[in-house]
Amino acid sequence: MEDNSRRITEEEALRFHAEGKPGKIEIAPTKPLTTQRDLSLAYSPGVAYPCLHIAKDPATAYDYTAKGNVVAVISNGTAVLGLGDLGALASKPVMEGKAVLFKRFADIDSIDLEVDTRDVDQFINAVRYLGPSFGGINLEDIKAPECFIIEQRLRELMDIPVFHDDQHGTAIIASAGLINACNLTGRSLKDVKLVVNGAGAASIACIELLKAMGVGHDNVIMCDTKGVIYQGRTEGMNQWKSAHAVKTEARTLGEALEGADAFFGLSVKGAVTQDMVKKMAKQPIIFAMANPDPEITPEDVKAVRPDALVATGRSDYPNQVNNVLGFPYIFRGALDTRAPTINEPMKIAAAEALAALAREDVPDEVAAAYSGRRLTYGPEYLIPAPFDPRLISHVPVAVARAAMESGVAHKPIADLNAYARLLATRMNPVAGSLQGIFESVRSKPKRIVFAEGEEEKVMRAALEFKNAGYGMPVLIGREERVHATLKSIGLSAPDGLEVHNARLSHNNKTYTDFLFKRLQRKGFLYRDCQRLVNQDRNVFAACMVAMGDADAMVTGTTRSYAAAFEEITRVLDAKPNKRLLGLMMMIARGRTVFVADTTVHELPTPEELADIAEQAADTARQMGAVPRVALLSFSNFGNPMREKAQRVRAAVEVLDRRKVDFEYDGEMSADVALDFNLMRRSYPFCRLTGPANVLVMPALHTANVSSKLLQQLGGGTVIGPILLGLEKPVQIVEMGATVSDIVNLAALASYEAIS
Ligand SMILES: NC(=O)C1=CN([C@@H]2O[C@H](COP(=O)(O)OP(=O)(O)OC[C@H]3O[C@@H](n4cnc5c(N)ncnc54)[C@H](OP(=O)(O)O)[C@@H]3O)[C@@H](O)[C@H]2O)C=CC1
Ligand SMILES: CC(=O)C(=O)O
Ligand SMILES: [Mg+2]
Repeated sequence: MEDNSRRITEEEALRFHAEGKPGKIEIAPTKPLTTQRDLSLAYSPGVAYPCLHIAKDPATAYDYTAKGNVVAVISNGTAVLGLGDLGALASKPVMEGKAVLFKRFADIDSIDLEVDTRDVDQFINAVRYLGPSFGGINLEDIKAPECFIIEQRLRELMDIPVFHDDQHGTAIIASAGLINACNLTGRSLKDVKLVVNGAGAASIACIELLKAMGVGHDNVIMCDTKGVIYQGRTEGMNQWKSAHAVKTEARTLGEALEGADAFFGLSVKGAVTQDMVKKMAKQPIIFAMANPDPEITPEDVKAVRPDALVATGRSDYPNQVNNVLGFPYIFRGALDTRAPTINEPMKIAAAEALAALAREDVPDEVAAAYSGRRLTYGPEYLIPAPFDPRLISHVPVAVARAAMESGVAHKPIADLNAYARLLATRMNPVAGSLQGIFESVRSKPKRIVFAEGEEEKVMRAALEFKNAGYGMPVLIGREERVHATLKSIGLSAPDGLEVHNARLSHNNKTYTDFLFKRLQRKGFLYRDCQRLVNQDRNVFAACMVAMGDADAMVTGTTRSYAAAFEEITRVLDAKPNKRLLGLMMMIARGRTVFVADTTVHELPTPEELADIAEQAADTARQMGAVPRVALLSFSNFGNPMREKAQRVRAAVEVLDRRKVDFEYDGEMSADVALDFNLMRRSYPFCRLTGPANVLVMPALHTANVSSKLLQQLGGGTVIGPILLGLEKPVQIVEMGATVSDIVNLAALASYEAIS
């Protein structure tokens, strides 16, 4: 059941954090700040006006500042995951992580603040005055019992939601999971006998929420480092533990678990043994939620209790019970209703919405994102998976409704259905579909040739590719060189890593014969072909793919794109009726835009432009977008009527004749294509129903220049150019590619191999 193929290494995780700008977060302006006038508006004197308005009416801060969409993630690092008290500074990677999860899953801007004190009063004082800056405060990884006092006081002192994620986020998700686990095993919340290991932030909140939802007080036994918390115990107690002390003969976790229906682990790695779970009731429910390593692994549980329903806090096992399913959506609902608090009804609504969502039919696009796993409601799918795009339109709506019904919404939402639709479109669909593509690749791992196998960057990418479970890398290079380089960078070759030396390969003759057949009438002698196979790794690798000895290939770090392209197309042709072309995928500011052709057609004819539009639209659709194609030019619909724009106008006519099944229009300029207000205002007849997401460039130089400019100056993520139309899957990265770029394109090549 464990999916070892997804395990990441320490080296990968460190490099991920160190690469490029260190860390995971940056701040970007939302207004132009280029001219003296911009400065006068954004800063003095213009900024005085919003200040004066806010002073008069504080609610207008939500209109004139970012406050309403910014949440601070605040910690002192006293309970960093299950790693213990690492201190404020060392907690920063987790806090940056939480901040980016807010953005990724709920489009909430977030900043991490690490407060360097263990003193409760000092911490409260450091935070209590920050209210004006934020729409909400997400407290994180603060240990119990201090966290209870801190949260309670800050909730009293501040007029924005203060939410300790480890308490309530965890409680909401774990309760949702328990509702469904009980439902599947024919239990009722009222009767379920639950043992909770850990009596800290997460555990206490879980028990409190579950009791509010109907779990019986006497049915819950809580344990901590001293064992069972029974009535009358004095050692290691505090008022929060005492509230849950019960009359019981059990004194150890093992004794408490005898006959128990359910177990919640919110303590530390390895706290539970197989002997303990053996004694639990039939179909035991075991949520081992300590991070990063659970109290007991699902494999260990299944070995002794195959009838168990198991969940962990990790993403590499089924049933991830992790607060990432909660805090982004709960804050979304709270911010959008401008609720000053996140109350019990809002928490219960979130838990019920999550539980209900897992019981619904899983649509194809969600199933695709988790291919290889069973995503029908059942023991292996108790709770929605984090990349489920339905979460954003379900959970915040439930939270917002509860806020309104419980009377805490300062800005009620009149039409919750319209709100749900708005939320669904708020998130970038392509970002989610990439996850689907990568999961598909994992479910059918292929053999991918990394042609430049002696390059350190390529080796790292190949190993990362393998570790991620995307497939089996095959490196082209001299074996001793590859091993020496691996050693020099502190890595060792994993078992079964294939390295092929082109010169010594026993396939050499077959490839040369094959190549000679293709090139003999193009001026190549047999010995020229032999030399190419022997010496040119791109040719050798492409021959492997052509002859079925590998499924796909990736190259490009050592040669210019054009040179690599030429070498590969000596071996491979375009697919019948397809063109070879390059497509850049740009993900920035919440949207994804595809740009074509960035690599092959220098001055495309109208027919060629129409073909490019069709192939680019097809790929955009495969990636989860509804294509809206703009054929770009310097002119807009005949203005100015210059000769150079004629090709583009004619391409639109070609598409008209072909009666294609996607939206397109042109010629138009890039600003009109991307700014829908401008498009509607100035060209109301334009047939696009939203801003363009596929940009067909009029010529190679414009495509290449503009995409590189965007790449360098635009921010965001750029994937590609993705080579489209080749008969076999080959991708060429650009020479400056990072390890991640290589892995991404290798995965896209694999995807093509399985499609
Ligand atoms: N999956 C998820 O979404 C989440 C998981 N968690 C996980 O829950 C765990 C606890 O986090 P949190 O509540 O914030 O931390 P706290 O520091 O507030 O609480 C930790 C609790 O664990 C208890 N504990 C430690 N070791 C053991 C042990 N060997 N046996 C029994 N109890 C033990 C401590 O007992 P004592 O009181 O005696 O010191 C304490 O009560 C962490 O592993 C964390 O990663 C937390 C939040 C979310
Ligand atoms: C997930 C989380 O917040 C924790 O383990 O602390
Ligand atoms: Mg936490």
